[in-house]
Order: sequence, then C-alpha cells, then structure tokens
Amino acid sequence: AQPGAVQPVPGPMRDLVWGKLNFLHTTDTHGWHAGHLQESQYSADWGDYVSFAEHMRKRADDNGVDLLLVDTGDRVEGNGLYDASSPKGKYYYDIFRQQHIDIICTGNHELYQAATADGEHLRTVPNFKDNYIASNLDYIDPRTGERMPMAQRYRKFQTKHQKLDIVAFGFLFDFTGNANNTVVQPVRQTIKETWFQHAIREKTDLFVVIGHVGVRMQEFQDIFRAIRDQNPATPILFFGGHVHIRDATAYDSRSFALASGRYLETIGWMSVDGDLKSTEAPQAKTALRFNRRYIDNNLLGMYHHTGLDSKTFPTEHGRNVSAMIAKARDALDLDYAFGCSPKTYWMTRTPYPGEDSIYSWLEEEVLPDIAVNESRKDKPRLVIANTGAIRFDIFKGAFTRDTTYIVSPFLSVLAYIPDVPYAMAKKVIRLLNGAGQIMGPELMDNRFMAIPEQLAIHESIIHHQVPESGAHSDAQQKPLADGQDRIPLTEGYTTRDDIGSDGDDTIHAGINFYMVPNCIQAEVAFPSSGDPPETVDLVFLDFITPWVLMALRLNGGDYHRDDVQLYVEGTFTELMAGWIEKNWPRRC
Ligand SMILES: O=c1ccn([C@@H]2O[C@H](COP(=O)(O)O)[C@@H](O)[C@H]2O)c(=O)[nH]1
Repeated sequence: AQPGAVQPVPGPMRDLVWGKLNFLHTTDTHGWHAGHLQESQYSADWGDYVSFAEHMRKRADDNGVDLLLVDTGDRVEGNGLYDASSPKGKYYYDIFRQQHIDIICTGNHELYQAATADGEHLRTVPNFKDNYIASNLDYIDPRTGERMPMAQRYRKFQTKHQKLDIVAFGFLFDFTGNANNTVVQPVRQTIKETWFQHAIREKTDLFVVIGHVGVRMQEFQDIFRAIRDQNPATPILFFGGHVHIRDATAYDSRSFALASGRYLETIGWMSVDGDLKSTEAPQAKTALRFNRRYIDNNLLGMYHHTGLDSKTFPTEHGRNVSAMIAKARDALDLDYAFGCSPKTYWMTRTPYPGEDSIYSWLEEEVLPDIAVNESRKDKPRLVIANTGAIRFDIFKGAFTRDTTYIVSPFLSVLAYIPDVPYAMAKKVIRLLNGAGQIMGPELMDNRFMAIPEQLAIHESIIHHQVPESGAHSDAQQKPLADGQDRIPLTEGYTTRDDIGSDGDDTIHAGINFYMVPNCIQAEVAFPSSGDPPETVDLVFLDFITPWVLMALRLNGGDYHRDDVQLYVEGTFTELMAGWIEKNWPRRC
C-alpha cells in the first residue's frame, strides 16, 4: 500500500474456491493504481496486486492448475496518477505494465480523446504484445491515415499445466463517443465477419470472451449466441466491465460471466472445474463447476487468500511497483491541498436533493458561482450538468490535486446557446431526465449522461437493517482470526448476483444506493420576483451537447452545433478546483 494509506480493518471472510482453470480479473481501474488511500477496504495498490498474483501463480504451479489474469479496459481517466501529468499518463503506462496480464482489451475511456487512443496504441498494446486483443476496434495512423486493427482480433493459446486450448476474444461495447482516430465496429456486424466465423470453428477446449461490456448487455448475448450455435457443449467464459458493478450470471449451464466492479476496489476471481479438456469427455455434457468471488482490494484480504502475512507477502517486484507509484505521486504533488472539505458529500449514499448530496452542493453552490461569463453575467441562465461528469464522493478533509481528478477527470467545458426562449429552455431538463432515449440521427440513450452504475441499477437500494456483527448463519463464513467469531462488520459491498449473495470475499454491512437524475440544473441571475425572463442563456457541459440540441429540437427550437459557443474559459475540473480554493479553508 502507499505511504499514508489507511490500514485495512479485519472482517469475516469467505475463501476462494480453486478449480483446474482460475482467473483474476480487474476492470475499470480508471487510474486508481495507487489504491484508495482514504478507504481501508480498498487501500492496496497495483504493487500489492503484483505480489498477490505472484503468490497465486506459485500456488497454481504447485497444484498443477492454471491461473490467468484478465483486464477489461477503462484503465485511464479518473485519478491524479493518470490525469494530473502532462501529458496525461506520463507515469501510468510503466506502472500498469508491471503486472503480467494474459488477456487484455480496450475500454471506451481509452478512446474519448485522440491522444489517449494514440497512447493506447503506441504504449499499452506493445507492452502486452501477444496478449492484447481488439476484436472490434481499429486504429487510424495519424501520419498515413491507414486504418488497422488496434491489436490482433483474437488469440489462441494453451494453458501451462492443464494444457487447455483456449480461443480468446476482446470486445468493446457499441461505443460511439470515440475520437476520430479509432473505429469501433458494432458487435452484431463483427460476429458476421469471416475471421470471427473462422475463429469460432477452431478446435478448442474453451472460449474466453473478455470485453468492456456489461455482462447483461446485448453485445455479450449476441457473442454468446454466435459461439454457442457452433459449439453446443464447449465452455464459454465471459469477463465484462463498463457498468462499474460487481455482477455474475450464466447464459446457460456451460457458460459463466463475471464483472469485477470499478476503481481497483475489486479483484474478481473466477474458477472452473470439471472435464475441461474436450478429449476428456468428447461431446458429453458432464457438469462443470463455476465459482466467483469479489475480492476487496486490501492487504488483509490478500494475506488471507495467500496464507501469508505482512512479512512474507510483499515480493521484490511488488515492492518496487509500490515504490514507483509513490515516486510518481510525489512528482505529481498529488497530496497538494486546494482546500479542506467541511463535510463528506456523497454521490449515491444519500438522497438527492439533500444536504449531503454532492449534486445539491454543485447545483446550489458551485454552478451558480463558476458559470459566469463577464460580458453576460446579468443575463438569466439555466446551467445544466450531467451527473455522470462526477465520478466519486468528496470526503471530509483535504481536497487535494488527486481528489480533483478523482471527482472530475474529464476535459469538459461549459458551453452555451445564447438567448433561448425561456419557455423552450425550461423544458430541456425534463427531457434529459426522462427515461429511455431521445430520438436522434442515432439513438441517444439518456442513461449515458448519468453514472454508469445506473445502467444496471434501476431503483434505490436501501438497507433498512444494518447488521451489527459478523455472526450469522452463512455456511461459507470464516472468521479472520482464530477465536474471533463476532467481528464487527465494516461497510462495503453486499453483492446480490444471479448466483446468490455469497460472492463478496468480505462480509459487509450494506451501503445505501439512491438513484440520481441524469442531469441537474441551477437557475442563475433570475429576477427575484415578477415575470420570468423572456429569454435565457442555456449553459451546459459540452459532453451533453447532442442531447441538449435534440431536446431543444423536440421543443421546436431549430438549434445546431454552430449555435453552441464556449461560455467560460477553462475546464469544468479547473473551475471546480478554483471554487474550492476560493471557498473552503486552505487547511483542515
Ligand atoms: O467526457 C465525459 C466522458 C464521460 N462522461 C460520463 O462517463 C460515463 C461513462 O463512464 P464509464 O466509466 O465509461 O462507464 C458516460 O456515460 C458519462 O456519464 C462524462 O460525463 N464526460
């Protein structure tokens, strides 16, 4: 863990179940490779994961079984370690590559900015040469304009001990927000291509499909159907991401799909046991046993799963990686405090609107103050921000350079359309917050403006009874230390997936999740009494421009991209950090 990271707290644990073939899975790490310095449950860093994987590989070797590591993208954007450097990712590439990953693919965050996609192609793809797969993604060389696959389309290999033949794919969901130096081909088109049709006819023991795709999204269902139609009995394993939740499901009795959360809070575990070699049971459908575990990313858990302790656990390589991270954090001055947050502001742990809601804070305090264009400052305006622009809670205490990017990593700016009839402008927020999609040249799902979790979670989850102790009747529960049969539960994930509610490796007290709207809105410089203004400036984060234009059009406003102008200089992130510097005490 990083210097200054909080110590993990023991909790009742569930063990890992090993099989002939085992996997560790990370996804949507978004630059959190230093771990969560302020949260004990997730305070291990990428170096600790390197040590963990080394011990787990040794155990696999000792027992003659196989262990593979998977990463399903969105490694960037969302933490100072990636975002605070110039250019972005100056330290990240060398840190990330220290983990040996057997199958790796791209997420949408590697593609929003052309420079990020360049970095992916020039650094991460070669760093993971034979293991990087891009089944439906092309890269366009900026010098020649040549379009080429981002990486190999699929990978065929054999495992070390069990000698299992594997055909692996690496997909991205049907993402359309990429910069123009990449091309994402829709999955339903890709699976018709000759190379894919050939690959699913390869003789193999298993198919492994990794993807930056939610495990319940149509893209995975389509891939599953295409493979299964050709291979009635072959096991198919899916590793997904994007939605930022812990999740597992099975598409049929010989398939299994795992999603492993977000922000290096979770290391996913999947194991498969049974007759895996196709020659062991040709054509026979002998039962397979799948297991999954969501490992909280902290040292106590890693000690528990490896049977080691603080002295025996860190490997030389792991220690070196932790040191690399500490050096990078220092060089980036990530602990520099812009101000001291007077309290904790939550994204979804408290209701919106509410006094502890980060969105109410933005709406009531920040947006009115930062959305000011000197030459139009007296003009009434509606200021709209999408809730997905905010990526994490703000904890009471120091608000640092790191926190800035953790909360708001994007390069979005405040844009506006001047002098929109108020009667039309005031209807926009209702359309943006409507369920479903606004019809446009392409279907624009309104949920893409909100936080990714709400792609999977459709109603608030409120834990009315928070258990006080770990003593309950779960057969798999194991006390962490001898004689400790009543360990107080820490707050954390209490995952319920299609397999059951025993997936989390640590038994936690539940955390509430309150749904948030797609967008929030502040009314600024409105007359305090009398008639509403005839016209207003409609100010919004430029990320939601397509939705705003479509909402205006649906209300009879013939507005186009040319009508959208920059409202204030500076990114939203810079404006928010500036607000904090001005309004919160410097020191805690
Ligand atoms: O510039 C941006 C880019 C993204 N967003 C928000 O993020 C989600 C996508 O997040 P994932 O981590 O890929 O799931 C997107 O739907 C937006 O809500 C943004 O606000 N600005």
